[in-house]
Amino acid sequence: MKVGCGGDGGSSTEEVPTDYKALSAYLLKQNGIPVIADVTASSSVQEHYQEWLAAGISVVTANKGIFAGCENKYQSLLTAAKEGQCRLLHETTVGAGLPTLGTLESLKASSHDIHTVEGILSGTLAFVLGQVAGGKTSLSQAVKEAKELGYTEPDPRDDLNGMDVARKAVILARLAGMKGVELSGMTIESLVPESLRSCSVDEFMAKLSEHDKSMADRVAKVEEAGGRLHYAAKVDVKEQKVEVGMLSCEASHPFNNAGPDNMVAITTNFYTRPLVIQGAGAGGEVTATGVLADILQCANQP
Ligand SMILES: NC(=O)C1=CN([C@@H]2O[C@H](COP(=O)(O)OP(=O)(O)OC[C@H]3O[C@@H](n4cnc5c(N)ncnc54)[C@H](OP(=O)(O)O)[C@@H]3O)[C@@H](O)[C@H]2O)C=CC1
Ligand SMILES: N[C@@H](CC=O)C(=O)O
Repeated sequence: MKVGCGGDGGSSTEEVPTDYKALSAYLLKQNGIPVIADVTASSSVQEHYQEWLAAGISVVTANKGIFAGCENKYQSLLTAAKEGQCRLLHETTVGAGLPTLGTLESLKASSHDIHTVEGILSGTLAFVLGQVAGGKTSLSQAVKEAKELGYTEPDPRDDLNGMDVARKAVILARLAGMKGVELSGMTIESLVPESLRSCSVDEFMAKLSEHDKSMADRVAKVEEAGGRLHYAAKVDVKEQKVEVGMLSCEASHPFNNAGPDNMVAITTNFYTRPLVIQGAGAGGEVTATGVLADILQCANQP
């Protein structure tokens, strides 16, 4: 963390490690509603959620890890928020600025039985697969652009290996009411070439072009058969199943109308034709609006 010093408005800065205890103590001393917003991808920040919530500090976060991690830990966060009488809001962990989790919560609260939640949950993969479709761009170029546009995780392999989609599917499954869903029990198809799985991000970006042809061949094969590739997720509450992976969709499939967007289709006992939420599912600006909406909720409905 960089801290400004000097009473002149901060003419110099020094780098100091974040003192999370001092931060929470400071917040609790202020008049008003204490909220901490975490927009990192850091697990070390998430380790403090429990103590913040227990102390009555609301947490707003775009950081997915803990919500898709061990179910017991996730449940203890919910308990801490209840006991601390504060909010734990993470709308942006699934569709960036799209109102996905809020919609699911409000459907549940208004007596809908959630049957399935499915769709395209990765802005990066929607963009990349859209770019490589029809041979428009190479895989490596599409990933480079997605990174530059701010769609990817800090390490784009977390998107390409399906892990980002799998985490979102776990979050949706838990919110939809499924129990016992863990990432470890899922089969997750990875688009990261085996040889590039453990190198640095820079090396991965530099060497990805060696794999452009195999991706182009895969796309061409599906398209020759009249299909289109999407990376999709399906949470089936009735069947108690969570699936993620590449899907070859025939021309009439609704996913083909999503363009570079995310698309989440929710089927319930009342919405037998699914309720569909569609829009940009990644990018700094839309994510910031989602984080802001959560902060405002903490302020307006503490
Ligand atoms: N980009 C998107 O479209 C979306 C992102 N998210 C989530 O938002 C989070 C951030 O993503 P994104 O903005 O793309 O990633 P970036 O890598 O662009 O930004 C992460 C920022 O967090 C800072 N950071 C990392 N660790 C710490 C720490 N311990 N304390 C303080 N700051 C820290 C980094 O600083 P430094 O560079 O100095 O290390 C960096 O500025 C991720 O969890 C991601 O999953 C969610 C929805 C959409
Ligand atoms: N990297 C993610 C960002 C949002 O969660 C994505 O591509 O969807």
